[in-house]
Amino acid sequence: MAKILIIDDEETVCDSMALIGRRSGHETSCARTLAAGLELANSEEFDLVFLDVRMPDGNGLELLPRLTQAPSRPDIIIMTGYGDPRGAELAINSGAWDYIEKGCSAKDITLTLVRALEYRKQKLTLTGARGVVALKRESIIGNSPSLTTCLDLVACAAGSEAGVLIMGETGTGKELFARAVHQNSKRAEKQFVVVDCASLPETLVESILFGHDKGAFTGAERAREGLVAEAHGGTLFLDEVGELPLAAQKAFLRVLQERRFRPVGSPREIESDFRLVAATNRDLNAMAQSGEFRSDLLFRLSSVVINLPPLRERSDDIKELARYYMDKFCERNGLSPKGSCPEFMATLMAYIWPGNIREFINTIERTVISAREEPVLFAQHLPTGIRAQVVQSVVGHRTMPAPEAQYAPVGAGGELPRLNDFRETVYAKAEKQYLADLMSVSRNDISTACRLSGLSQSRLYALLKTHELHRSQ
Ligand SMILES: Nc1ncnc2c1ncn2[C@@H]1O[C@H](COP(=O)(O)OP(=O)(O)OP(=O)(O)O)[C@@H](O)[C@H]1O
Repeated sequence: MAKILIIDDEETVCDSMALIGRRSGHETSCARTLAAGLELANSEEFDLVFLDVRMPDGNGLELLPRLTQAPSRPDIIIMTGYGDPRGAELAINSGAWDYIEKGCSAKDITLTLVRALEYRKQKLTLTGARGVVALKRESIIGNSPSLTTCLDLVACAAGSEAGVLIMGETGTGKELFARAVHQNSKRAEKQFVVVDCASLPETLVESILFGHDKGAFTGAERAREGLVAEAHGGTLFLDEVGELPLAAQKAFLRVLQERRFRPVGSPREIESDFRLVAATNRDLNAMAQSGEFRSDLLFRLSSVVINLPPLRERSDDIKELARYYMDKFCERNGLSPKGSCPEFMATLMAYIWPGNIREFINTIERTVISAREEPVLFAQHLPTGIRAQVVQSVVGHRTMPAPEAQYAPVGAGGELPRLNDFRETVYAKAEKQYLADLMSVSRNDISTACRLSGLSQSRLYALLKTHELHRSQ
């Protein structure tokens, strides 16, 4: 008997779904709001959750990542509005197991329920326990719901031989996750071989991947084993797989199907038993549609797909990441461990991190080194570019008049002011705006404002007075 939770604000839906669940021999509970649903999911061990999208206290899809992280890691079936293909697509992309349309027949609901429970049984048998197997995380830091969902997929993928495709922006940890799949698999004792598809010279792709015999081409003075053979028994990681030339894609597809290949210039075929993990920051589906990537290869690569979130979407992890890397770089540079002030963390959390964790790590390293023996890191220790962007984004969120309207040089009567007068007015307005924003960002705290702006206290007070700004403005 499974335990099923139904989250829907309509009493009739709850009752009929509960009836279907009970008729199939399961125990059911209902919650009429998202908050109540989450509370129940966190206090009891549910196997399956039927979740309505439109709820009085929010959108069900937004709750989905937190629900999947409830102690029993339930599988979720979304209930979408009738004939809403967009809702169905969103549901699946958000990590739901399946979706049903509201108002579909009891038979269809029962079928979805049976399939979901069968899948769950299989998953739990594979992992050997309720929820995730103890995962060797390597040095993967963070516990945000979106990162934990990715770790769950690593655990599932590691227990199978399926091809894994890891997608994500640059610096999100694709290689780190690929290594985690390998380290947690039964191939962990063997090689993890990295192929950087972006740097393969087109003329040498085949020989680098499949090796070559002595004399196979000019310059091939001795036979060389290719990367595919090197990965025998282990894992082959195709990094930046979207850059693999079409000819190499074709050759690779054959290797994947037959697990055999012929080194360049060799009469013999070689066998290699490897597990494939690939990564990309490109949209392979779009590339397959435009003919730039083979769809049959894409199909083989993507039995399990892990979508790594960009750092800006999991700012919950920033404190832990900062702590980890601050300690690491202090130790590496022979410095005592450092503390940090709240504005330091607030600035790290407000920045958008276009280079993701790689940029984050470099920033922490630079900051730790530049602070030398200072025991506490302040926002001012961070690179100016980062602080400026954070201040700008706060300012950008306000509704400001367009600059030309604000500083129009032509007066109402059509006359132009003298350039120096105009410049002074614009300068004074800009300075006043900056100071107002500075005080807002630093929450009227003078020492924070001084650190952010680089102004001395006396200069800041003088400027605030000149512009008749008070600390509360
Ligand atoms: N969750 C994480 N916790 C700690 N460190 C991480 C995490 N994710 C990534 N890193 C670190 O960030 C750096 C970049 O990670 P990685 O090289 O795996 O990213 P990538 O997505 O493969 O980048 P690219 O697309 O540029 O190849 C590495 O030093 C890695 O150890």
